[in-house]
Amino acid sequence: MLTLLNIGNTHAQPAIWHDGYLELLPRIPTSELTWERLPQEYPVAAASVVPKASARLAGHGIYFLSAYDCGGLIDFSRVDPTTLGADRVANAIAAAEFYPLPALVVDCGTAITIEIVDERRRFLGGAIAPGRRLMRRALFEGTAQLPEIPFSQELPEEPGRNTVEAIRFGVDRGAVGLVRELVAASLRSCGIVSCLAAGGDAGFFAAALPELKAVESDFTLHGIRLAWERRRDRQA
Ligand SMILES: Nc1ncnc2c1ncn2[C@@H]1O[C@H](COP(=O)(O)OP(=O)(O)OP(=O)(O)O)[C@@H](O)[C@H]1O
Ligand SMILES: CC(C)(CO)[C@@H](O)C(=O)NCCC(=O)O
Ligand SMILES: [K+]
Repeated sequence: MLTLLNIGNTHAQPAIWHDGYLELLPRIPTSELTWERLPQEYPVAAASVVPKASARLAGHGIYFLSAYDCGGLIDFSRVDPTTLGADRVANAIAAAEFYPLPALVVDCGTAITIEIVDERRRFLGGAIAPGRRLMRRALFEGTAQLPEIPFSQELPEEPGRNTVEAIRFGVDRGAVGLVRELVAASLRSCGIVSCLAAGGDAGFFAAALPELKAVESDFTLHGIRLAWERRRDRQA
């Protein structure tokens, strides 16, 4: 048994690996994440992209995934691994484990990222862009007159006739265009056979883009689990 933890910029997703099936636990706002809020009985393997949250969990023997100890699972020699996000490393591992390669993962959370893994399990690179909430917030915080608009899962069809509609068309349709262009450019760079969408907003993008297939919500957590298992087996 193992506790898994994906610490993102907004939410932390805990789960328990019951040696065969994965049980998702309720998400915790990352700002509220403490050791006491996690199951205490099993070892913990985490991917964190929030150093302050990792620091709050220090001293409990948690395994924090990084590109450095995942070299046996993914070859990072083509990229600079020093600042690569642990969630992106976990996505690459999960893609290589569960899908035919070459594969591309679009992770749709606070940020939208792309991770590309070729048929020799080499990490080729990717992309980082703001997610839909950050785009909404940037307009709200960077202007005097624009409101922060609520979420919709529907792709807006027509140019907006008022401010809210115009933001929705600009941000939601724009985000789909952004992802479509990044995916198209990546497809040209190598012969991708698996084109996957992960993260909380995967459904929105996969519904709008036929080339994208949404994966299960435990996808990134499995990448963390595989990294932990490999390290355990190496140490045995
Ligand atoms: N109803 C909604 N409420 C909040 N966010 C939504 C909603 N619908 C879509 N989104 C988008 O989906 C994203 C949610 O993704 P996800 O659950 O993977 O993670 P997150 O908590 O934003 O990110 P992270 O993993 O970085 O903490 C939000 O950032 C936002 O852009
Ligand atoms: C891009 C995010 C914020 C996505 O969660 C995270 O993976 C991160 O902080 N990455 C560091 C930079 C990089 O991956 O190249
Ligand atoms: K994420």
